[in-house]
Amino acid sequence: ANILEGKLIAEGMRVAIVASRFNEFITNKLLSGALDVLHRHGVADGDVDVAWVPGAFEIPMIAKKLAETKRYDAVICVGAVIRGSTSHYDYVCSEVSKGVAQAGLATGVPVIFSVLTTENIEQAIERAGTKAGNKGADGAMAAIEMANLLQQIH
Ligand SMILES: O=c1[nH]c(NC[C@H](O)[C@H](O)[C@H](O)CO)c([N+](=O)[O-])c(=O)[nH]1
Repeated sequence: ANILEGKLIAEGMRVAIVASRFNEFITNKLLSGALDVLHRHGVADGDVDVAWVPGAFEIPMIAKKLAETKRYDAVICVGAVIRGSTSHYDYVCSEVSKGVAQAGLATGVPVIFSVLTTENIEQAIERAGTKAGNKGADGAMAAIEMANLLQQIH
């Protein structure tokens, strides 16, 4: 069978990252994790655009707008929704995840979901560059793989 799978080759890729400012202590770590992976896989610094939004709820709109420009091979969304401080946690989480998925499907551009949805700050810290890794870095890897896979399909 012919196997189609993305290689982790990122030279020449253009990437947008949408980062939410709410819980910036966490989201900044996710952003730097993503930037580190992109740069170490050969993405030029000038080929990465970072858009800041107020909170995770605003991520989908900007992610879709950036994807619609067709200027990027992938859009990575980083944020942190923490139940401890969110009365409407479930609503924010479901709207953000649905919105990010829709942005990708509507545009055909990989829109990567690296938004932490955790019960508490400790869990968020674990996933932002400590013992559970860095979800921003993981998202950058997924972005590289998806962009490369799509190049094989188009
Ligand atoms: O990104 C987040 N936004 C949060 N709220 C703001 C929301 O994303 C919007 O910015 C706001 O509702 C204005 O639209 C959060 N809490 O409410 O706790 C949160 O934990 N994370």
